[in-house]
Amino acid sequence: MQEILTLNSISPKGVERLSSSLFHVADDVEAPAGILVRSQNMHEMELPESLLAIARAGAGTNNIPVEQCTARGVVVFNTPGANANAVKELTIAGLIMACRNLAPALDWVGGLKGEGDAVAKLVEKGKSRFVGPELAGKRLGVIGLGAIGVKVANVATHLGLEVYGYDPYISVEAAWNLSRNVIHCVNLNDLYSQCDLITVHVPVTKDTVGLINSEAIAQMKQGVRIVNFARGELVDNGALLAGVRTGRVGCYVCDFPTEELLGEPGVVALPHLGASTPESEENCAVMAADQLRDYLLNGNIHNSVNLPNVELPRVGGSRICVLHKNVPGMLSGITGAASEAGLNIENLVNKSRRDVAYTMLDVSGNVGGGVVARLKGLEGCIRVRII
Ligand SMILES: NC(=O)c1ccc[n+]([C@@H]2O[C@H](COP(=O)([O-])OP(=O)(O)OC[C@H]3O[C@@H](n4cnc5c(N)ncnc54)[C@H](O)[C@@H]3O)[C@@H](O)[C@H]2O)c1
Ligand SMILES: O=C(O)[C@H](O)COP(=O)(O)O
Repeated sequence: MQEILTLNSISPKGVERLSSSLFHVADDVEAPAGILVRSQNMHEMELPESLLAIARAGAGTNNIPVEQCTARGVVVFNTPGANANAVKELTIAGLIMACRNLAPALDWVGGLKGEGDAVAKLVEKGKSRFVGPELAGKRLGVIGLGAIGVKVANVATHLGLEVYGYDPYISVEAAWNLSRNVIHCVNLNDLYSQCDLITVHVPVTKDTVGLINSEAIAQMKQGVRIVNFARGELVDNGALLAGVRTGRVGCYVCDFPTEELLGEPGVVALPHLGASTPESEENCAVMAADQLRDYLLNGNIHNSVNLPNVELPRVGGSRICVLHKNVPGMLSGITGAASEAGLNIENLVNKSRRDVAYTMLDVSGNVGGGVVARLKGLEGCIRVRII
């Protein structure tokens, strides 16, 4: 029985994928082999010795100490695209909110409670202050054309927006899915200087923190409306608020409230609702649980953010999984240890990703403690598992 720790509420549809005869899934297990998590911050958490893998039911993994996990031989998974439709839909709502002043309008209407029969008259008299432009005919800049950005860009073309896309690292799959009506920007300056609305869909990394800062805002059009359903850290809130207060930024709609943003006219902050739909929560949980199960039971890796994708159909016998540094001599060391122990290698796969690599061997013969000790003793070996 393997223990799985849940750090957030995970859709039961996902938990069901981890059969109760093989896994015990709970929010209070002490020696988990796997962790299922959504947005809980794990940076201060002490990772248990028993931990083999973390599955993030969602896209962003900035809440997980990925580098530390890699060094410890803990595989980190996410669920690419599983919540993209939910975020796409809310981003479109955000663009409309940014233009049509929906949040202040709703606040104002709420304040009319108690006005009795005068409400209808007050509404007609007061509504003109909430006039805002339509999306059709405006220029939208989409920064980041991954699972979400592509969907947003494509649907925006159908709403009559002229769409500009920027993503220097776009994947082949995303490029295939992107509407040919989306105009390709090769640098951000072009996008900033032309767009009436800008939406961000990139992960937060050391390269993207503060992407929207005072220099970026200075290049944008007067009154630009900015929508951010990616991560709060992508925007320098000080620069943003300065822009909103001078009118340079017409409106900022985001999913990441902070103390300084609250109560600020021109800022709409939702409570991180991008992926909060039953459909998304289920998709993400099912995908995360399936990936975690396949790794724990078979050693296969799908959608990891720190290890290569590796799949090897099982041919019987035992499976030796070695997670190791991507340095010369590892493969010969591993196969040498296996043959010295009298094991016949039936099947083998070896893949690397940056500084780490993963080798899986299906062997016939008896895998004893000696071979495990020999593998663990190889310089560069991070983790050995026999399954
Ligand atoms: N609000 C929410 O609830 C919610 C839900 C899902 C995802 N997100 C956030 O949205 C982000 C994007 O999600 P996704 O599913 O589209 O991820 P994705 O990995 O499919 O796409 C990210 C894209 O950003 C591009 N990119 C990376 N650095 C870039 C840069 N400097 N400039 C331009 N493009 C760059 C990548 O090439 C990739 O195409 C996630 O990392 C997460 O932080 C938020
Ligand atoms: O990166 C993501 O997938 C989103 O931010 C969703 O986060 P959540 O799972 O906590 O809703």
